[in-house]
Amino acid sequence: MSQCKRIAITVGEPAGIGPDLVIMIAQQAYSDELIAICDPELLITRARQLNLPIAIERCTFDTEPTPHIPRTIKVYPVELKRPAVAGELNPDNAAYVVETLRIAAEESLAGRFDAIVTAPVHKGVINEGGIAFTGHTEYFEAITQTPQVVMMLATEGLRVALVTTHLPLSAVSAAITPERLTDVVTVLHTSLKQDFGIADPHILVAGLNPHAGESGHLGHEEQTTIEPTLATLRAQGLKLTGPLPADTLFTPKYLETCDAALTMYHDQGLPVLKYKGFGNAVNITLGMPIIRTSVDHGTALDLAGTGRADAGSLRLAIQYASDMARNKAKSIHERQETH
Ligand SMILES: NC(=O)C1=CN([C@@H]2O[C@H](COP(=O)(O)OP(=O)(O)OC[C@H]3O[C@@H](n4cnc5c(N)ncnc54)[C@H](O)[C@@H]3O)[C@@H](O)[C@H]2O)C=CC1
Ligand SMILES: NCC(=O)COP(=O)(O)O
Repeated sequence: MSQCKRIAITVGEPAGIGPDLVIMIAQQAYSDELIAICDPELLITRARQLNLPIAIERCTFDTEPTPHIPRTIKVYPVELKRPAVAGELNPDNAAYVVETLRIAAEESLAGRFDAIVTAPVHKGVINEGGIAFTGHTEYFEAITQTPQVVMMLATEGLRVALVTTHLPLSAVSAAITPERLTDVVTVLHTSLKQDFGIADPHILVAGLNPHAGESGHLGHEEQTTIEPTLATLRAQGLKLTGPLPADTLFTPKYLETCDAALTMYHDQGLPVLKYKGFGNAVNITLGMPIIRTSVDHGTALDLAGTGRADAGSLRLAIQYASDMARNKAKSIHERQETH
């Protein structure tokens, strides 16, 4: 079992801060191998702009992974359609961005990467480039043929998972079905046990409506869907509290008791998480056969090429990916030992 893991970093939107962050983190040592999937010219140009040293090495998969050496970066090259200008989106590069994600996913499924860490993409410009795209989470769910993934963001002292991800608010209610809620809770519960080593996870579940529907006077989804689904799951032994009003759930008295909060939609849970830990949080896609972590922020076009972007979240995403890859290798090894 190799100690050093091979981690793919997709550099994301070329006009955003992804290239800056990759160059910044590449300045330090890591015990794992880091392979950036991008156009090498993009990193060379951006490093010059940031006045940071970087030596590019083309990656190969025919040797064992070796720890990352400061001020170098291994690159799996993918050619940009148009040269990137920091801060200026170009829909012509949309296919390039999606191609970097495809390579990362397929090489991971083939076992050549131990984990993927993604820098931010710009969802709007990918669509403007003619490719329907709502987010990495949905893209990786589809390409890995996972029936249900779960988006979870984590920071010191708080984990927040979502039942629905990148959906217009008008579509959220219809998407909260007993089947989806059952699958999401099951994936979250399993991942908290397997990936995070929590023996008997306690999950707080938010309602959808204000005051969790106020006994049906402010909405019905709690009574028709959420309560009965949680009751069935509780009967199977899962430790679930809810549906709780979201504004009650996110108070210290409740949070102190839980391992994760499950919210019904993106902006019910993520603003709280980002208020607590923006810059020190990580986004993890749970439930897939491959490991994927990501930053907690977007493309920050206003900061690209300025040297003012904070690389803290990317560092943390690499740390999580590395830990999760080791846990996975350990549990595979233990399973093999017992058979
Ligand atoms: N994982 C991903 O691929 C994500 C992508 N996005 C995408 O990013 C694009 C822009 O989204 P916004 O809502 O503007 O969010 P944003 O996170 O890009 O920017 C929000 C504010 O935070 C600042 N900021 C962001 N990252 C920072 C960093 N590392 N260091 C210092 N300051 C930072 C920006 O300068 C800006 O003032 C959208 O297209 C969105 O879809 C957003 C979140 C995650
Ligand atoms: N707000 C989190 C976010 O939008 C990240 O989405 P994804 O691209 O990781 O699916």
